[in-house]
Amino acid sequence: MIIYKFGGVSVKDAEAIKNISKIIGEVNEPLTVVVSAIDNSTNLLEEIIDAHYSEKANVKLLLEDLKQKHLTLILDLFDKFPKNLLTKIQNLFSEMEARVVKPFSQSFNYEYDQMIAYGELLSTTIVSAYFNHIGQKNMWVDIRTCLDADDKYRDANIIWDSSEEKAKNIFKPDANHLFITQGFIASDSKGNACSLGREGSDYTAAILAYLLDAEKMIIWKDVLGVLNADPDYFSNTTKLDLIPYHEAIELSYYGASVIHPKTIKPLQAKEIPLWVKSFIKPKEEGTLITKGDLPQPLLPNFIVKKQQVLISIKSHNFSFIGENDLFFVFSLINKYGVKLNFTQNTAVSFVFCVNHSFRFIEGLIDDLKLKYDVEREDGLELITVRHYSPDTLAEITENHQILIEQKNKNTAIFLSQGTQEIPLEDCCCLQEKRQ
Ligand SMILES: Nc1ncnc2c1ncn2[C@@H]1O[C@H](COP(=O)(O)OP(=O)(O)O)[C@@H](O)[C@H]1O
Ligand SMILES: N[C@@H](CC(=O)OP(=O)(O)O)C(=O)O
Repeated sequence: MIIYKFGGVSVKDAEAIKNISKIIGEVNEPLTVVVSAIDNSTNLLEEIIDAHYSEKANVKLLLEDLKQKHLTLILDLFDKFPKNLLTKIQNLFSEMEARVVKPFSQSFNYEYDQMIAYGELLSTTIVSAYFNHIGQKNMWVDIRTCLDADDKYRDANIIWDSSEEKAKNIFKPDANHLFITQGFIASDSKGNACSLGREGSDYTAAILAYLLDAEKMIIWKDVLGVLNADPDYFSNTTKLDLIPYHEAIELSYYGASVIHPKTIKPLQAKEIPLWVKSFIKPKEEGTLITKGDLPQPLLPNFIVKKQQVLISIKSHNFSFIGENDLFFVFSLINKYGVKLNFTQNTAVSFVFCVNHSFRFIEGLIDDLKLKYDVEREDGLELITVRHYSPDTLAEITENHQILIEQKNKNTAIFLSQGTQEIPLEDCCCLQEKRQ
């Protein structure tokens, strides 16, 4: 079995879906294709959920936008009106419409997951119908019937044993050679939807690769492979041809958003090779992530995380921030489900960074204020450099106002004020782009 994963950009319009059909048309082996929601529709679903939660009047308009986006895609894809498909899509929208007229009956995160799942259900329904229509016979799999997870909504953990049994029964290569299924979602203990965390479809593909003992996995992106920096922020980037698992896990952990951080572990456990390839230039070799050592000479890698919020806590009365304090702070961090991007502590302070988009910042700060002096600073960026040299660091930090820095043998992290207007000139092989 081979596993392919296509993200939101690769299914963004009719042309993009036709392009995918060419890529899968080249495969003569059993293939499972994991597909994300069409470009930006998960963001739109988040707006719908927020509008529903805050009882805003525009919820129905937003839902109508989402519907039009999908109907336009269908009309662009099919030459003849596909009645069966339209009925399926109408049914999915009727379910969503029924949800937004009722108040939340359970926790925000639970309700979020029930709604967010429709993005992938819609996209895969359309992609599967189109492939069948053009003769690429496939089986649409509702991944909720296969992947069991716990009830940690929005960041659910897979239950590996029961999922393995189901996956092996459903994705039987002899039953069907092409399977189309959803990334990002799974089933909770009662069979309702849960999600694996934003951008989690890469992880779904890796889970299936592991459960089905796949021969290889390919994630198809709009870049030539993993580059030594995000091309949205830097020009003159270089493609990395080969990355060992242990390095890939570090890069994604520090925020190289081309691969979801949880993707590597299941693949590494069974030594399944992962290719990151371009759906625009599918014949190009891409990046291979596999076991082995880092190729020499080491190339510096740059990772930028924008829109960071620094939260600084200080004890009253100059007393130490000790183990009890850290225990208290981390309990709150755990309670709010905070993803920490950076931490540092001194004798009387503890600071940490979270993404600006984290919705419970205010609640967390209010709870911290019960015990500490708390300050918040917005609009910061975290710059991580792997395999740095003194010259690289001097150049990358030159036009930034650095607030905090941390270094170990391989990695330097800088927390800086938002990007300055002056781009870095000739920074090693890179140039930072103007925002
Ligand atoms: N080191 C990197 N190498 C390549 N792309 C990167 C890197 N860091 C960030 N990116 C960004 O990742 C994007 C592709 O990932 P993503 O948008 O998550 O794809 P998808 O939604 O299709 O899964 C690229 O367009 C690029 O802007
Ligand atoms: N649709 C989900 C899951 C995902 O992985 O999407 P993408 O592959 O487009 O990053 C999200 O946007 O979070």
